[in-house]
Amino acid sequence: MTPVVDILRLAHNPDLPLPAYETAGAAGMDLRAAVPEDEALVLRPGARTAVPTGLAFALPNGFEAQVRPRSGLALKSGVTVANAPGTIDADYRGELKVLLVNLGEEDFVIRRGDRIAQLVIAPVVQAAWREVDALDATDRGAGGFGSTGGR
Ligand SMILES: O=c1ccn([C@H]2C[C@H](O)[C@@H](COP(=O)(O)OP(=O)(O)OP(=O)(O)O)O2)c(=O)[nH]1
Ligand SMILES: [Mg+2]
Repeated sequence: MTPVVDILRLAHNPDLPLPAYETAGAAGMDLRAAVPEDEALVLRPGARTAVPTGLAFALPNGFEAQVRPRSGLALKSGVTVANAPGTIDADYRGELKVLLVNLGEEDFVIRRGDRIAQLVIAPVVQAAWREVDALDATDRGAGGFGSTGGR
């Protein structure tokens, strides 16, 4: 069943299209920058910034949202999400912000309405710890980090 999420437009975003799945099978909804029309944001090489979206929402309990990079921006400009995947908690009611970092060599200009990242909404579980004295045995044991061989 499709989860329905209450979403609120903030004062600086009366007009931008809501995040939307761009194709029928898309996993993510593209997020748009709600920077002022007359104040494009310039992200210098190596710099990072929190880009406003002008949106706040209330995820149903049992869901999270992840802020992920757009591959085209990453490939063409080296612009990605600094904390990817950003974690949006179900109880967060503040503005969704996208933390972009410019790993490229050129200035990256962000204008109002630009699609800067994507949002994936996913079910999440909260686990509980049970502290024990020993763990059950497995074939892998403590092997990891290449223990099964390279290539
Ligand atoms: O890319 C992001 C990541 C987080 N948030 C918001 C929603 C999230 O629920 C809240 C807290 O995020 P997180 O737990 O990652 O940050 P923190 O540094 O641990 O802050 P806090 O102490 O507030 O949890 O900030 C965003 O708007 N964009
Ligand atoms: Mg936190």
